[in-house]
Amino acid sequence: MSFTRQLSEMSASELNDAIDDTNFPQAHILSRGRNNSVCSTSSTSGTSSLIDRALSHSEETNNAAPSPEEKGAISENATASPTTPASTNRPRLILKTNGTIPETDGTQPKTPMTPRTSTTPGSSVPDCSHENCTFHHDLELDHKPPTREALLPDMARSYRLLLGGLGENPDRQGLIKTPERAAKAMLYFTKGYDQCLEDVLNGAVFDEDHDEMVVVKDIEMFSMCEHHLVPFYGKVSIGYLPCNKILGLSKLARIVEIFSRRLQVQERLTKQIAVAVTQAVQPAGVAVVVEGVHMCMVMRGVQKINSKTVTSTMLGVFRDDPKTREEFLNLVNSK
Ligand SMILES: Nc1nc2c(ncn2[C@@H]2O[C@H](COP(=O)(O)OP(=O)(O)OP(=O)(O)O)[C@@H](O)[C@H]2O)c(=O)[nH]1
Ligand SMILES: [Zn+2]
Repeated sequence: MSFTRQLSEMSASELNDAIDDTNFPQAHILSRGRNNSVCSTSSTSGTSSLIDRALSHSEETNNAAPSPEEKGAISENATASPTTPASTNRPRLILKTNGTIPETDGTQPKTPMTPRTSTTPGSSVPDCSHENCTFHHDLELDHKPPTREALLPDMARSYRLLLGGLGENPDRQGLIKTPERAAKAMLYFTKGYDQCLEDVLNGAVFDEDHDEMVVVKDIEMFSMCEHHLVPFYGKVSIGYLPCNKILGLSKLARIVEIFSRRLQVQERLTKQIAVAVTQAVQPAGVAVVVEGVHMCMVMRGVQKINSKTVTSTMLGVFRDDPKTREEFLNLVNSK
C-alpha cells in the first residue's frame, strides 16, 4: 500500500496528531545568543516523519529526480539561478488529509483543525462549523463567531479569579472591565483555532505555468508560548517551487496567521506552515524559516533579551537539493 494511500486513509485528527508530534530529522534549529554565536543542531532521530515518508513516496512515484543541468530563475528579484530545477521533472509534494478529496479536482483540502479541548466543564461549546461565519475572511475579528463569544463569560470569570489571586481588588475602577478585556484579547491571540486552510485560501490558487522559486519573506508573526502563555513574536519567510499552481501571495501571510494565532511551540508552527503550503498547491518543495523572540526567555526565566530562535522546515527539493536550499536562504538573508 502506498504511503499516499495510507495518508488518505487517516482521519483529519489522526493526521493532525501525526503532524503535531513528528519532528523532522533534519530540522535545523539555530540559537543566536547575545554574542551572536550560532549554535546549530540537527536532530538525527531515525524515526522518519510523516512528511518524510510522504515525500519519499512522492519521489518514487514520480521517479524523476531534478537534473543539475536544469535551470530556473528567482521570481522575486529576477536573479538568474542555475540551481532551480524545472517543474516538469520535479516530484510534486502531495499531502492529503482524507480520502474524500481527490488531489486533481481543484478542490483544496481542509487543514486538520486543532481540536478545541479548552472549553469549561459544563459548558457545551461545539467546534466552529464555519457556517455563517465570515470570521475567516476577515482576520481582524470585528465580528466573532457565536462559538467564540460563548467562551467569553467563563473566560472573564477566570480572569477575575486570577486578579483576586494576585491580591488585587477586581472591583476597583481600573480593573472592572479588565476580565472581559483580557478574555477578548486571549480570544484574539488564539483566533487561529477557528480558521481552516480552505476558508482562508478563498479559492486563490491559480493554474500558472510558473516553475521558479516564489519567496515571501519577513512576514510578521505573533504567537503564544504554550508553556507559559506569554507571547513569542518574530518573522516568517516562506518559499516554494510551484508545480503549475501558484498561491495568492497574501494567502501565505494568512496561513501564518492560522497557525501562529494559537498556543504554540515555534517548531510546530514552522512545520504546520510548510504542510499547509504543501496542501494548498502541491509544489515541488516548500521552505519555511521562522525567527522568534520568546518573551518567556526575555521577561522571566533565563532573561536573555537578545536571544533569537531560528527554526526551519525544508520539504521536497528544498530538503533534497542543497543548491535550491541555499538559493532560498540567500534570498531570505539578503536585505
Ligand atoms: N522547544 C521549545 N521550547 C519552548 C518554546 N517556548 C518555550 N519553550 C521552553 O519550554 C521550556 C519549559 O521548561 P520548564 O522547565 O518546564 O519550565 P520553566 O521552569 O518555566 O523553564 P525556564 O523557562 O527555563 O525557566 C523552557 O525551556 C522554555 O524555554 C518553543 O517554542 N519551543
Ligand atoms: Zn514560554
